[in-house]
Amino acid sequence: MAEESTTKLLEYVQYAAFLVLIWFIALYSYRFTLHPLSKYPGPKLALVSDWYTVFYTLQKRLHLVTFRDHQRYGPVIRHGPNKLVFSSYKALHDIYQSERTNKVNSYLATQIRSDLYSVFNCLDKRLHKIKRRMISKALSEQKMRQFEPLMREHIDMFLKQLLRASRNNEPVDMSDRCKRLGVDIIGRFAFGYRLELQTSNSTQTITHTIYYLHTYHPPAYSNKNDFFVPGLIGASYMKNVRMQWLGVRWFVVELLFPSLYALRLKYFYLLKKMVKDRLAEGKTANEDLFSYVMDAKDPETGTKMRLGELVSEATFFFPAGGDTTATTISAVFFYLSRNPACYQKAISEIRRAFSSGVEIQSGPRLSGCLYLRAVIDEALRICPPTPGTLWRELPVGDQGREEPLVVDGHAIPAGTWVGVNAYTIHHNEEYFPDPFAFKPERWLDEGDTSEAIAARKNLREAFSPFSVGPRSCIGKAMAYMEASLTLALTMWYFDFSAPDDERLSKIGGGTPGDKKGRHRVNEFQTHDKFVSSHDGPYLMFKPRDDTQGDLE
Ligand code: HEM
Repeated sequence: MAEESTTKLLEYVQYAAFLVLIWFIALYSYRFTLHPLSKYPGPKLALVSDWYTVFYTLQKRLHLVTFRDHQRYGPVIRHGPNKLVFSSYKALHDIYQSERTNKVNSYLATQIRSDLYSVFNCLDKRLHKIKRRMISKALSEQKMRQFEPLMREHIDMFLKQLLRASRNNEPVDMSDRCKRLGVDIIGRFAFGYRLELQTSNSTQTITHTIYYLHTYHPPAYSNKNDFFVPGLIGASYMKNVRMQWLGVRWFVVELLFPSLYALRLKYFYLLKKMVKDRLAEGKTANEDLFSYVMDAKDPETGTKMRLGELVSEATFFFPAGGDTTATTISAVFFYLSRNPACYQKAISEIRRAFSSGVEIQSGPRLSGCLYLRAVIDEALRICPPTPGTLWRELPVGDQGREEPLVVDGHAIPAGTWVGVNAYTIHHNEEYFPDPFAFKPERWLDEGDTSEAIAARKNLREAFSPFSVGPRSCIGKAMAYMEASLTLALTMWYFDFSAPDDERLSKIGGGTPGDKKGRHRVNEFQTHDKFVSSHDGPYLMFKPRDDTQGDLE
């Protein structure tokens, strides 16, 4: 009897397996041949399955693979059964500046709870506008000027740490230093909270938890560690994987790493505490972001933001504002230390423009340092801090409308995920000749020949580190201010160079012969987890003799 039922069960299993197999064959054949996107080229696996982009996101190198695929398959590639990536600036503007497109539902992977939205992951356009307007107030130019002295305190601490390292003759890992600076500034800006990441090494505090989850990257050896870097599972890394395909949310990877999961819960608990403490201080205690959002009301419903919503905004701000700016500044250090002519020009400009470190503040003199601005823009181009494809779609409800979504001449069906990959467009030779060379000069060409005018147009239209359109970055002014001040002050007070130690001096760059797209020795290597993680460059700092006193 038992034998009979086992045989029956086996028969059912076989039958079910057969049906599943047929279903997969039918689905994959459809995607391959009859699907509306089947005319677009792309890697075979990507044509039939989202596992293609999930796989390379797990390896944190989807940006490199997207660039490679564009080179193989052309300017429009299919990067998933339902995904198209474009590489032209026409497509960039058609997709991101359209009022009809929206972020895709996989942005919901970044929610901290299913009923809580932040400005970043909010798909409802009305709610998004309210949130964006509120947060933009805290990021206006006038507010940035008010915040500058507080930002300066943190930059001064950054300079002091460089001075300390120079006295000890220690090389400095600039990725680590810049991340600590970036996250400290965001803590102060958002909550008026002094995280003191730059000076603390405590393993007990919120500081450590935030550092571990947001900035941890295994030092120096990370290129070998492309898969699960444990510290990142709690933060942007797994979210980024899920953002490629929301289906991955069923694979609860955190459960494989219970201690990290616990750390992540602790992180939310601490953020909640930070927000509660800030609320208890009252609106006028600090001129920080929270003073703008804590009392703000929805103009239609009159409801205030709930505690959870405030925590949700806070969770987003550390990677959005801290990691991104840190990547830009680290990249500038990397490229200046490897391009002596650019380094000399940048340093001479700053030392000519100012006669003391105290004078260095935002305003016409700093913005008049055009070479510095060109250096920052070139770093943002060659190493975009959010290097991936920011997916958008024409929501399916729009299908009945007469106008299709037209992207660079292609009529795109509603519900198709479309995007332009920042790393790829920034390395498109048509817009940026010699794209892997660090050339700040390309931003300064003022020629009036038709070629020079066309080249300038290309640069302007294709440069999109902050994205474009209604969901583009609202922290751009803050990012430029932080990068310009940090770099100008560092170049005012110090000379810097790569260390003599050959191993250390190579960290941050590519490895000759690497088969995974990291073979360019002079390219700053970023690991894409929506924002970026990276190592190095390691640098030696030497204070200028006559300026040290200011930093004591
Ligand atoms: C170099 C530094 C930065 C870069 C490269 C950068 C880049 C970006 C990009 C590409 C987006 C669009 C994301 C998407 O569409 O999914 C974005 C959005 C955003 N960024 Fe930044 N960002 C930087 C710094 C900052 C800073 C300093 C802040 C604030 C303190 C900030 C706040 C935001 C906010 C609030 C959004 C969401 C806007 C919206 O959805 O309406 N960013 N950023």
